[in-house]
Amino acid sequence: MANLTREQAAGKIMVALDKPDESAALAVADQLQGSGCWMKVGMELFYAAGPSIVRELKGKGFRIFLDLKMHDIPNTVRGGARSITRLGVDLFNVHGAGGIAMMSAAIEGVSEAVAAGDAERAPLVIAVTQLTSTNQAVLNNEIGIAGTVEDAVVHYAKLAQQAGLQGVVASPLEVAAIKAACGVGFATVTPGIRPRGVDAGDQFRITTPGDAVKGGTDYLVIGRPITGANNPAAALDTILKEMTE
Ligand SMILES: O=c1ccn([C@@H]2O[C@H](COP(=O)(O)O)[C@@H](O)[C@H]2O)c(=O)[nH]1
Repeated sequence: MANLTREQAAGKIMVALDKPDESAALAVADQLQGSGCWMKVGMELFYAAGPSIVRELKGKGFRIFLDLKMHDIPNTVRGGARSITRLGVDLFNVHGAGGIAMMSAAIEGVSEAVAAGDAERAPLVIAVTQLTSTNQAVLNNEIGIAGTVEDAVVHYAKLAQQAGLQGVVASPLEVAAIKAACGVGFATVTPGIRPRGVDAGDQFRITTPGDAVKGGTDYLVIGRPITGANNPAAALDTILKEMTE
């Protein structure tokens, strides 16, 4: 996709607010308030700060991706999905490896919370496929799944679609294959974004923000390149420029 406006580009960015507590998280969020980007609340922050951090960030106008990667028996995931829906997040995820019954249970939990009048609207639900920190050798030799990483990701994406989910988490490198298998309307939420010259850290299947946009991804999940920068607002600004070139 080309010719994004700055506003459109910002609406595609989900900032991974991986911080140890509420004050560290809000110190970054406050610098990005009004930018139009999302906040992704993951395990580190949610386990430390609890549901109130979601309400606080919502109050500042951010859309929220709650990244807890639920992976449990269907009954437990259904209940978890009900609770998350009541919190008012915009998007949350479960793990594709839980299978169709588990993923369907998440959708049921969302519907139950909405039907009970506990939430104004249903959040999007997406599935984690193959972590972007893993590669072909890890998939085949450690996890013991045969085939290519792309095959595994597309397989998880098809299962998620069958279960009624609206998209997946994957590397930007797999977006074309996911869209070919599941249709362009099936959302891709892609971590593994590294501006040129920025350390990959523990990420393996990576691309730059510009290439991720050109590859057709819907959302770019970006953490340390923004939250670890001396000036997070300036780092976001540089990324937005690259996305709109
Ligand atoms: O496959 C996955 C699934 C989730 N993530 C999460 O995205 C961010 C990426 O942060 P960076 O600092 O930009 O690496 C992080 O919160 C992960 O938990 C992922 O990276 N890969």
